[in-house]
Amino acid sequence: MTQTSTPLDDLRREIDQIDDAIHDLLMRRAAVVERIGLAKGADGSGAPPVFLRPAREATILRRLMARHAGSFPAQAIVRMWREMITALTRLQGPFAVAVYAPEDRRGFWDVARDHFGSFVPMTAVNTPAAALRAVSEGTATVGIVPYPAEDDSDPWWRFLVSADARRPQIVARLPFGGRGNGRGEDRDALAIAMVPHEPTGDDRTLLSIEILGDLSRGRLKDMLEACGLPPVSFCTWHSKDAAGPSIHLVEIADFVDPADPRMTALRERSGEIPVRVNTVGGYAVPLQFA
Ligand SMILES: C=C(O[C@@H]1C=C(C(=O)O)C=C[C@H]1O)C(=O)O
Repeated sequence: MTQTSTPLDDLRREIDQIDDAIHDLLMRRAAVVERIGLAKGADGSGAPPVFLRPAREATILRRLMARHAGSFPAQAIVRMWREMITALTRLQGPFAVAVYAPEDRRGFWDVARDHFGSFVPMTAVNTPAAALRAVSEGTATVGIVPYPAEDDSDPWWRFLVSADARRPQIVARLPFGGRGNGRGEDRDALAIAMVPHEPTGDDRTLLSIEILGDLSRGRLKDMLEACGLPPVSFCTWHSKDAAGPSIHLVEIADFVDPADPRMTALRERSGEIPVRVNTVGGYAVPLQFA
């Protein structure tokens, strides 16, 4: 007896062919990423290669979202790519994540898992400082900490204030592709890593401005604007020692490199006030979904 093929069988056969094509392309992509990993390892600098490139990752997803059409949910595409990108970054070298997720506040765990995938080695730590320490000491590639809050009297970000080029920096803001069904915390998180802040065309930069003496936020804002550094938010930490410094963490609505002439202008303009200014990284502005 010959079996007739139904329309359902035909459609499923088509799905099998599509799956094979997708799978072939994924395997091909993995092989190319391995070659990229080798190229990074052979940059001749002698320094241990850093494989993660958050700016490139953001650019890939923005480009795909711009060409996306049809009924496939765009946010699901982002999730799939996020799983793939970290899986392939791990082909290039060790990769681990330390997440600020104490027992009673697990929310950032889901945010980190959505971004770095379900199979990346991930450890929960009880303080943001422990996440930063894990990155500085090399036990984690990425640390996940809360997006800075104004009312934090002991902010983690003051530990990033340093002019040392080999220091952890802010490299991404999470969630990048929307919050989905993640539990808890509706606050955003920042990712910290030993990777330079690179431009994507739509970026924010965080500057640390260390001040000895008096400078009102209003005056600081005027100074920043006059130097072409539009501030979008401020957090301030005052040292307990009255004679100690105050540090402002200022978010700028642009990509700013440590060598940016606007940084020099800011240092010059702040002339009479003893001020130390550094970039502490930044991030590609996350995707917006209607
Ligand atoms: C492949 C690279 O390495 C990593 C993996 C990426 C990917 O899978 O596309 C993108 C950026 C990097 O985090 C790269 O730097 O291009």
